[in-house]
Amino acid sequence: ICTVRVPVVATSTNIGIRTKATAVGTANASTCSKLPPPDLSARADPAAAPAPKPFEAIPRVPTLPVLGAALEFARLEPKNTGQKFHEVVKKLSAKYGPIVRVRMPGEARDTVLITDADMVAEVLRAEGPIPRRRHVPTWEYYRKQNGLPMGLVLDDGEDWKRLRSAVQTPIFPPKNAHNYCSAINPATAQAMEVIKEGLRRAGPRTLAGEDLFAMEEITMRWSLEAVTTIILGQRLGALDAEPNPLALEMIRANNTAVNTTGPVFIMPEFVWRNQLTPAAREHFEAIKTITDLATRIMNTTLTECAKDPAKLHGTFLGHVLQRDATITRDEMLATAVDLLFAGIDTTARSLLNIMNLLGRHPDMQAKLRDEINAVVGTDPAVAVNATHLAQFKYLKNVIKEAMRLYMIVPVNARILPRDAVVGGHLLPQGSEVLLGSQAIAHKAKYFADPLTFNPDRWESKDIHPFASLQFGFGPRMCVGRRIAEMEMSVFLAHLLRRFEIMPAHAPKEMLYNVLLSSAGPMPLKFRPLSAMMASTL
Ligand code: HEM
Repeated sequence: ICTVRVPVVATSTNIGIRTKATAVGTANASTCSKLPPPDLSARADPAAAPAPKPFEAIPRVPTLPVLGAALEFARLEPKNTGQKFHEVVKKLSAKYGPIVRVRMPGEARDTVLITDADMVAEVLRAEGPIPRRRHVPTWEYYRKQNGLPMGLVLDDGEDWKRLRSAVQTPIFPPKNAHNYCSAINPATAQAMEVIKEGLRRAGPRTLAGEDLFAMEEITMRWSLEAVTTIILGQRLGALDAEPNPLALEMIRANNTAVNTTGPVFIMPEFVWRNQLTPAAREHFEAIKTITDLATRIMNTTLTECAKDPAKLHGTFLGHVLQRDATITRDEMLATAVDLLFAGIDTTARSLLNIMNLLGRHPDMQAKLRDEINAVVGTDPAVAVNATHLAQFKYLKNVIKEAMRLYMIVPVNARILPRDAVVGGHLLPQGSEVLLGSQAIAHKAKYFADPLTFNPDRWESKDIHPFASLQFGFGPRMCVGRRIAEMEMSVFLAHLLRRFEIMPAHAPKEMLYNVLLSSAGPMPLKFRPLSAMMASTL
């Protein structure tokens, strides 16, 4: 998974930093995003720079033995069930300030939580070319127990660098990512048919945009279909009238893995390791299912392509295998599992959020539709291509703004590879830092009227570059970012030429289970756009 879930109860041991690795450059990975140069003016005259304050001077959340800050979490967010940590972060920031020491329950050391964009820049400047963050412990444990390679998300050091370089080139540069656009048009057009059919079956009120229509499953099926098309060059059949059972099983397992993460992480480690509760058992069963299914899909693809290598031409897999002989088949399998897992729910859930916001803001939806019609044309049968993508401006702003408001990865993390001054305090090498990304993105200091959906705000050149990091940052930022942005743009460009998203209420509650998502189905209503289209339903 591409997120860093912050366990409310300690679950993994600290892993030492391989300082040697930080000296090694990563040609591909480290160039994916650049930090503004550090301000060296203060260093020219050491007397001018105030000496950093010690770590111990950072305000500290009241802590109890073993429980750590758990009581304070519960006081701040009484409904904190391990699924509201994003709210706890905001409240900690409001009460203790933008840098605070937090002892996670069961842990032996304090973690530093920062909710300030300048401090985020300081941390990311110190992260070096091979950044580290705390891994999702259950996935790490499962792979170790089963003798599987760690793969891109869980690996560290030189192994991570090797995998990242291989995966980066085919999918990270926007030009390469946009080239997959034509491959996903057919699946996206098919998804529109599935929506149309779903509305029709749900009855006349749903078809008229009066009743809510749950879009979770269709969005996930589309997202799975799109990502497998890109990664493996294969259609899975997730959107067929009789969907491939493998696809449905994969989606179910993905959902279970995501939804059980919160409840599993509030258990002490020995409980989940020994699978002593139903949630822990379900969680590991889901990880096994995802791994087995992705391995089956990959093996079938590789076997077929061994017979006819031309089939791999132009696919992500083809690029990786052609370019990099240093990647073993098992590493490729583990990484493919990561890409499939990290690429389905993330994109689908972000889209659900975007659709809800567009439904609640009809004027902005109309403006977006105007842009799509101007760029692609009004005929819904016309496919979206890379040239169209380059012309979308408002669409980019809509996506950025929706992801700022509902940041599906609301908290990120780093382990410092060297001593660093953050917020005027000296943080020693090995410090664990939590970046409260969503809390920062919701501060009036960075965004006027921060909880208002206002895509036009992204026209401003004055936005702090570290105030809304939906995809993380630096060499370890989301490798699927450009793919996700491309997929969401293609989906919306198809959807808004066919349907009007009708106003529905905001999601009542957002829960943070690895990913931030609506507690129940995302409130959405649709109506076919033209009378002509409605008559064909
Ligand atoms: C809207 C959709 C998505 C969001 C918001 C998102 C967000 C993120 C974030 C915040 C990280 C951590 C970055 C950091 O630590 O700085 C991450 C990592 C990652 N993401 Fe995504 N992601 C999305 C879609 C995807 C897709 C479509 C794929 C694959 C096709 C993907 C694959 C990954 C992988 C493999 C990593 C780990 C990278 C590494 O450790 O080197 N993500 N993502």
